[in-house]
Amino acid sequence: MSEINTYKYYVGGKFVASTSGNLIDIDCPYEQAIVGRVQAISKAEADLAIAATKKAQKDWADLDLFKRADLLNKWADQLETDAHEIAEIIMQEVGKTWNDAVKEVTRTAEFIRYTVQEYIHTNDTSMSGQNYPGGSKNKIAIIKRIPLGTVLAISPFNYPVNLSVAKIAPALISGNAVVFKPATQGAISAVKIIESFDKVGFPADILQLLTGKGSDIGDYVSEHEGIDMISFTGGATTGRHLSSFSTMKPMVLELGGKDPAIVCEDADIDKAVFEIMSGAFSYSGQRCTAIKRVLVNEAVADELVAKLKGEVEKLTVGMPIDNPVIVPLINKGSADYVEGLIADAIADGATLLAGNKREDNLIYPTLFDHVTPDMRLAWEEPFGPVLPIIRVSSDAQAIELANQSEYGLQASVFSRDFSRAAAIAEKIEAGSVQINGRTERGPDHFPFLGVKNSGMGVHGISRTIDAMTREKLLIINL
Ligand SMILES: NC(=O)C1=CN([C@@H]2O[C@H](COP(=O)(O)OP(=O)(O)OC[C@H]3O[C@@H](n4cnc5c(N)ncnc54)[C@H](OP(=O)(O)O)[C@@H]3O)[C@@H](O)[C@H]2O)C=CC1
Ligand SMILES: O=C(O)[C@H](O)COP(=O)(O)O
Repeated sequence: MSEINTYKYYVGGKFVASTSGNLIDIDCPYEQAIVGRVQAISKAEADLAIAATKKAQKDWADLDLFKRADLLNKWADQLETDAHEIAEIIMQEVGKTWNDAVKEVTRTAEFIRYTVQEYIHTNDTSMSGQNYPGGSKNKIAIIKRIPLGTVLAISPFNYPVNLSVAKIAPALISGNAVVFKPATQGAISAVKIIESFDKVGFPADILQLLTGKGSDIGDYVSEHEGIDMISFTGGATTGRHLSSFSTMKPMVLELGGKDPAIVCEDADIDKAVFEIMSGAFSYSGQRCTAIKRVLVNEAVADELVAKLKGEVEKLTVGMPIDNPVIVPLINKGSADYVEGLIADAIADGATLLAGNKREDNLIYPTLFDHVTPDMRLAWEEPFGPVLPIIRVSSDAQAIELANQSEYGLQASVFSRDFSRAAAIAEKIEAGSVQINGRTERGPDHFPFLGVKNSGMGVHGISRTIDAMTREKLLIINL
């Protein structure tokens, strides 16, 4: 990382420097180094970029579907060709391990290919008037799905490639144009995937990459009259803020979570321990779907706690290039926040079993037993490697605590009795409940959604296409 590169934003099919002259330094999360600099574009540049998508979108939607499909498939191939170059930047910019960074790029290429196939196999439908009382068989509706126009894709830092393309690919295949506003810490990864995009010959202005801080241009582009739909993934505070002023703009929000793992007394404890460990600690817990609290029946709590403690102590900790489980957090603010949650839990009387050690942004994996509902750690999302265990006396109490959260993304239930697990799952307020498995988003064609402060609307390939298109009826009167 000796020479500091300056990256341009992408508009009109070209990489250009902002006339604002303002650059943003992107600091590496795990060493004292600047990964690169990105453009802080002006509002006037955002205006021009958004306006230019209007004509481009109409031409793009008119293009043969198989030409759109071909370009997207070529982009998938190009991402694989460029995978190591992109992964290098993901690692340096967001501190993901090398192996996970490479996986993120290959997962993204597969995502694009599946999205193309999904759309190709979606057909117009029809309805006949005769199926309604008094209706006529001479009235026939052909129901098409048409693009909404220009989709604003706003992505978070933790999957800077996958969660960006999870918006871009469904938007493009269904005939929309895209304005892509990546997380600032993640913006160089965004530039890299758009470099791959640029190589395969998409028409100009069908995708504009606008870099700049959300606090400077976020509100402006989100309320822009040229934006027809917003697809957002990020924190609940930002998501709620966007939804407060996005009058009559369709919007899908994927937000944070406080996913519980409920462990019943008849659970396979070794299986539960395995799933909880990978669910809670991979990428240092910086996943919206990470397991962020354990609600264990007191009859098996001692056994579960002892086994979890043993596994936490074995977790590998270090720098991303060495592929440990625990890596430094995204920035100092994040590490300070997690450290504060740990300090409060100790002060409030939780039992510290492992961790509570910090070196710069690196927080060692931390495990607490006897966390109680009056502690912040029982409710707040750390986005870091700290796991609270809360002991419960019954399934009913586990359900009650699970549902008292402001969040409702996913939950896991561990029990050998499927009917019992299903009965608990039925009562949990969350988008998905995993039985005997860790909380996770994939496979990427499953619907993915959160309730309460965890989101609005549904993602997952076919659902994202639905959210970015609308029905239009052609009614034939014979
Ligand atoms: N449910 C899900 O699928 C997922 C949820 N998340 C959640 O995201 C959070 C972590 O991601 P993080 O990147 O820190 O989230 P943030 O909410 O801080 O940022 C998300 C995106 O919103 C942008 N943004 C910030 N302010 C505005 C604004 N006023 N208008 C428009 N855009 C804005 C950010 O830009 P900038 O970076 O420039 O500030 C970034 O691109 C966690 O809470 C996590 O749970 C993460 C991944 C998946
Ligand atoms: O941002 C996140 O955390 C992801 O949506 C989670 O994806 P994963 O469960 O596949 O890691």
